[in-house]
Amino acid sequence: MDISCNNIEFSRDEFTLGADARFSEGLHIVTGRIGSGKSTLAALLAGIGKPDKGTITTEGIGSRIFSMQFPEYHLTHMTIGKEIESWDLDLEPVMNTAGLRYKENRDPMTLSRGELKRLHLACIIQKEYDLMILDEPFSSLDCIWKRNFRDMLDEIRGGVRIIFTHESKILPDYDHLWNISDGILSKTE
Ligand SMILES: Nc1ncnc2c1ncn2[C@@H]1O[C@H](COP(=O)(O)OP(=O)(O)OP(=O)(O)O)[C@@H](O)[C@H]1O
Repeated sequence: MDISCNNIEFSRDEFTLGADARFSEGLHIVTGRIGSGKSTLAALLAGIGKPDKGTITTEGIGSRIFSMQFPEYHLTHMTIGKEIESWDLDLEPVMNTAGLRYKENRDPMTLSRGELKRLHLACIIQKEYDLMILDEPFSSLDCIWKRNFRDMLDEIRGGVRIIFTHESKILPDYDHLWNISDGILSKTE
């Protein structure tokens, strides 16, 4: 099971990203400074847009999830309860995990950005995917919730999991560490 960037190049205005990499089963962290191209690579791996050069190929990947940096991009329903149902999940475990008990009738857009991120991550964590691409999963969370979700992500086994983050202090136990610098992705560990 893997996803590979085969000598890809992608340009937007003056920014160009290059990557030649294979993400195998396990947990990969991709770091990089602000504006280094993390979200760009995450979206390309998720199949949103195509590289200008090269290809992105997968092997053995069926189910997949792409979690975008801003959780409101994922909303499809007018209540938290309906939102959770749309993931085909039971309400209670998700609301407990997200710290949002008894809020099933609230409009998710009335949640704070951090609360909404908790809801979104709690839905992802209750499911299993062959390919999980998480763009800045810890953004908008406070220290306690960063640690909580870091620990929950640590417990996931199987599949290809790629976390794009500029956080360096709160990281799950990873198998491979990558960095994007000067528009080039390289493996550092
Ligand atoms: N739609 C766009 N049009 C032109 N340039 C863009 C567009 N989207 C992003 N960029 C540029 O591409 C570069 C990479 O952006 P990207 O969002 O991938 O970085 P990032 O590493 O995810 O940043 P952050 O850590 O702030 O989330 C940046 O210089 C950004 O300004």
